[in-house]
Amino acid sequence: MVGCSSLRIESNILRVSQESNISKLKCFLLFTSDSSSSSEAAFIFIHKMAAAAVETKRSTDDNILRNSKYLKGVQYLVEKGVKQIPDAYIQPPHPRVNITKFECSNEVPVIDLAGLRDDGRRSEVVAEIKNASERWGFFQVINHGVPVPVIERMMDVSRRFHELPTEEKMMYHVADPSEFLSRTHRFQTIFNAEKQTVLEWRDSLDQECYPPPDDDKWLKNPIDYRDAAMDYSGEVRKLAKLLLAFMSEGLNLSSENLEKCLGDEFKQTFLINHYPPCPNPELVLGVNSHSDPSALTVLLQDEIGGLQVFHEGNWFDVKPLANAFVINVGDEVEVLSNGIYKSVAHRAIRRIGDSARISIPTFCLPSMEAKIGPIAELTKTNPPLYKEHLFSEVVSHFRSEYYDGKSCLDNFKLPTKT
Ligand SMILES: O=C(O)CCC(=O)C(=O)O
Ligand SMILES: [Fe+2]
Repeated sequence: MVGCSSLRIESNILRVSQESNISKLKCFLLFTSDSSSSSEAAFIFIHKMAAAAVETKRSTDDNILRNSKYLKGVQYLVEKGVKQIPDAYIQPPHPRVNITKFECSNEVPVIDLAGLRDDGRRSEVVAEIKNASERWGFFQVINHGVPVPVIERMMDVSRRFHELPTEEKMMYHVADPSEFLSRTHRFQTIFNAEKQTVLEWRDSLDQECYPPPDDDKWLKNPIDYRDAAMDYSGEVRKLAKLLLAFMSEGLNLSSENLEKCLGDEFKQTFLINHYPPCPNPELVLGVNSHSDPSALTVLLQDEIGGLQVFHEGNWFDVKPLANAFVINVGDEVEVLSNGIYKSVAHRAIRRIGDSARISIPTFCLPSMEAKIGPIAELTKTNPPLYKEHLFSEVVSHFRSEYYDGKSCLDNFKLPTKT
């Protein structure tokens, strides 16, 4: 029976791909993927054929991508009433979400920061953070001290920014990557138009917030954006400092050690990611698998969900918890800790029926001239795993490549003796 059904599928696929009609192939693919009777072999075969056909189409579409008819972003497509996503957004089968597999889980550690004045509680929290940073590279914090009204106001201005007319958001769009660093904020719809072969189903606002830009260098609309973002960033900074201190203590270092390694005063930027509803969520990724090139990331997400973390060979959902922050170890803390704390791959998916989602990751970054390498105390018993580098080198790698699945950290790994 299996052979029979795969033969039937094969001849249909060939017919459809001969016609070179990708839309029909996609519909067929969707239909067959949902069918519980399709064998796994046939399923893989279909995916391979579909990928090959989409790949061929894509290479002819390359110029379209470069000329970027998609520059206005995905919210624009949604407002235009797109019924089926353009091929440029279709992920090849391998990183796509397997809708037949249940990926939900509560297991990403949740750490309660309440009662820290009590010494016993502090050492408990340090141990929990150390454990989560070693095993998962991710955890959530609750009772973190950031006032709820500050969080709510930030979410509110963020939504209102992405609801602005496309023409207005496009005023903040910067096409030339060499200009990125000189801008305090940018509307971003394609991460890397040169290197990226598949687009992500998200629009973002990229905002520098520490050192704080001059008053005239902020968005004027929403009118309360600057105040909300400044308050929010100040609170997140306090939390990030506390977490860096705990992470430092978890490595048996002084509380200030990790933060000091980031330079005089660590830099801070945030993204306001907006993932509109998607007509074919199973074919896209909101954000491709990546690790953050930051020291530490502090992320706020709304109630929709979609963030997933790669852990022990599987993707796990980071379940939205009201007013919690999701914390992840960035690449540079992995280097400083000589690989004890892990900077882990994560991605954002979309699910059927999802409404628009907002996430706001704040990236705590070393200063450009900070020299980042394994901390000396941590290389006494284990040899250094990474070479020392300037943070500016990380920035140029990250900007010039597109790291889907691979890590920017690979550039700095030292060969290990076997
Ligand atoms: O939206 C999310 O939950 C993840 C976003 C993310 O990982 C990023 O922007 O670096
Ligand atoms: Fe990330």
